[in-house]
Amino acid sequence: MPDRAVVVDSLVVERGGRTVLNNVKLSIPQGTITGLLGPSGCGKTTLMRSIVGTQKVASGTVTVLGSTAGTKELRHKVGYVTQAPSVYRDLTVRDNVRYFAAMYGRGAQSVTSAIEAVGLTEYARSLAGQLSGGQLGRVSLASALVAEPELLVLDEPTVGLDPVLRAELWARFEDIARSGTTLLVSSHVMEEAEHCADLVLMRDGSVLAQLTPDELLKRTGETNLEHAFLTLIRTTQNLENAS
Ligand SMILES: Nc1ncnc2c1ncn2[C@@H]1O[C@H](COP(=O)(O)OP(=O)(O)OP(=O)(O)O)[C@@H](O)[C@H]1O
Repeated sequence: MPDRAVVVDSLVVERGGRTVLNNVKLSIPQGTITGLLGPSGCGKTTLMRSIVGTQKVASGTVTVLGSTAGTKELRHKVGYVTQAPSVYRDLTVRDNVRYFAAMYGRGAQSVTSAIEAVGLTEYARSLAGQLSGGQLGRVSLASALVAEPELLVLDEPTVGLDPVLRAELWARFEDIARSGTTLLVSSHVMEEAEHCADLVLMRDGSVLAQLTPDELLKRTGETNLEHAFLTLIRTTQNLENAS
């Protein structure tokens, strides 16, 4: 088993005639939370789609758990939760998760554990259509978790959540990572970086840096992660202008 869950090398992706990922290189350590951070439109979703194998790539390589992204052997090993919750609103929470469990050959105990892991046990018998937006997102997450993936890719899972729910969800992600799952979580809220062991910072289709939150603070001399990211962007721009 490689100690890197994902290795991306020289990745170029074009969408709508534009280069939206430009020579991206990164690696994601196993069993930890890696935060993919950057402003809206910088290419986070495109990079995630490349990792889960649903994005056409122009050149470069994406290796996931030792195999080429998107290949058959990864189907049961990689979970992906998109920004729009994919939930059957006319089914209960439990039946939603049970449906995905059946697809991946998992039993009733896995369904119960996945619902518990996202904190929805008391809503298991509720119709998904009667849940709040944040709860719906967590049903989607439970549906991905029930497959017991080795790599879980979450696209802006905390968007639109209040600070309390956001903190609760990050605590869940930390539990999931502790159980050995690798998580890649995107966000455009820099504060969320503090929950991650490792950060991939993106801007305009490029990776500016891959480092830990502490390294980011040290490198920029800042005490706050949001300021640190802005400082890093400014320093990179100055270097680009000078060259
Ligand atoms: N279907 C598409 N066709 C053409 N261009 C697209 C398509 N989807 C996204 N793009 C472009 O690709 C670039 C990267 O988009 P992407 O969705 O990966 O960014 P993002 O960082 O995930 O943004 P957000 O945080 O807003 O979700 C953007 O410039 C976007 O306009």
